[in-house]
Amino acid sequence: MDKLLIRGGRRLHGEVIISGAKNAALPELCAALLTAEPVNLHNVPRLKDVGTMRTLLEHMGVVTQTFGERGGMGFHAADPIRPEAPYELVKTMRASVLALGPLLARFGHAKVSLPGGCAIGSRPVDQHIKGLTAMGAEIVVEHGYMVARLPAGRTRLKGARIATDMVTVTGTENFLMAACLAQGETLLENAAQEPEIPDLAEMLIKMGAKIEGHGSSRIRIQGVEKLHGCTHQVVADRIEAGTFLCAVAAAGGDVLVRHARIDHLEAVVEKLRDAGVTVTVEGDGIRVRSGGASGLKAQNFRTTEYPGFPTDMQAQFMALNAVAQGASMVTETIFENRFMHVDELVRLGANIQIDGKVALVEGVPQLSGAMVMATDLRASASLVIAGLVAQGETLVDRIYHLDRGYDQMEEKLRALGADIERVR
Ligand SMILES: CC(=O)N[C@H]1[C@@H](OP(=O)(O)OP(=O)(O)OC[C@H]2O[C@@H](n3ccc(=O)[nH]c3=O)[C@H](O)[C@@H]2O)O[C@H](CO)[C@@H](O)[C@@H]1O
Ligand SMILES: C=C(OP(=O)(O)O)C(=O)O
Repeated sequence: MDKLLIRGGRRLHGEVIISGAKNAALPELCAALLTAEPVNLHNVPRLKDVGTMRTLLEHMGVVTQTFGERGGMGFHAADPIRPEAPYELVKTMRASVLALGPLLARFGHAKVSLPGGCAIGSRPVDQHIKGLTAMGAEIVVEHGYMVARLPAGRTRLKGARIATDMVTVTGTENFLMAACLAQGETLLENAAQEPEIPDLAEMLIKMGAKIEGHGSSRIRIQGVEKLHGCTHQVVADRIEAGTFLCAVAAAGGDVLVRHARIDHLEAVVEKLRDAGVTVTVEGDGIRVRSGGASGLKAQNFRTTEYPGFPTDMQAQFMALNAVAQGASMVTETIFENRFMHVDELVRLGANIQIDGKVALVEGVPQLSGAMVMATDLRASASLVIAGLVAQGETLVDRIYHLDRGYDQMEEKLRALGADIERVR
């Protein structure tokens, strides 16, 4: 099993190019199921999750190809398509649930495995089922699968008003895709506003969908009978960008994070600036300058839905707080069990205590390298950041979690001057 070996203490300098967003690419791959015409995506990140989604689509009968050097991927979901997502593929990636809406909307039936538990919390799909049921689907859970179909005599979903109990990102995406082919108007209230959603909506509009209000909490969709093919560029990954901002802030240095969009990272950038990091917009990205964590002031923050502080940046910013000056309070409000990185940071010498949804972090002047284990995607990134500042060698095990969602992270860090290598 691959591990990352990091020798801490190097500052980071130079430029890094941010890849396309995992959380935009995954729904956008599923959107290709909505049409029998070819769909071409650019800037698709090279990630394990993208590979898994591609395999899932191929399992259904979608013809896929890669092209060019800048993440070009083509998808052709011409009939016949088998509208099924088996457990073996779904179990490693929750985003497979995003196949449900498009399959149901285009074929009138679908069978998608329930995603199962996950290291960061239980992650139910009740809202997905509730919303699609409101659009006229009949969904039963049988043998671990969501089996969905339209009632006899119906060939299309029907528009509906859907107000979810909480803001759900993939839920909003599933309803958005399904509503494009439904009969009549769908109104999504309490919709998620994460930048990946307007990016998906822009792609759907290129396919002929009629959508208004994307990027706000109220999205209105007029269903159309058919969608056509399109070419679309996946938006830059704000979480990958935020991870590099935190890495430079902690390790110290001066890096231009290219393709990063500051308007997608306002909550994180505000905290970095309050901590004492210099963050400016430059050219096609964000420049970050830091004298290293010891000169920074730890920050309290609380994760919330976009545009609030993203839960997907909580672990990485906590690594920074662990070596900054002073005490801080980190509150996780989105997922019930997203502090798995804390024990591992403590193994590196961090002083952190958990009290329910809150982690109390007391900054320490120095971490010391150790063997640590990654437990989920962002926990892995947090341990890498901690390894960059720790004294001596840090060996991060189970980095298959990191490979799910970061495109060549160690190569990118090495190009910035980090001493990091992949070992068996
Ligand atoms: C592939 C993808 O885009 N993943 C992102 C997406 O996950 P995902 O879309 O799975 O997360 P949600 O926004 O749906 O989850 C938000 C909260 O709602 C709860 N919930 C959600 C749906 C449901 O049917 N029932 C329910 O109870 C969840 O357990 C969680 O507590 O948004 C999360 C929150 O920004 C991010 O951390 C993930 O990186
Ligand atoms: C939790 C995440 O992803 P997923 O929803 O794919 O598990 C993440 O990207 O941090």
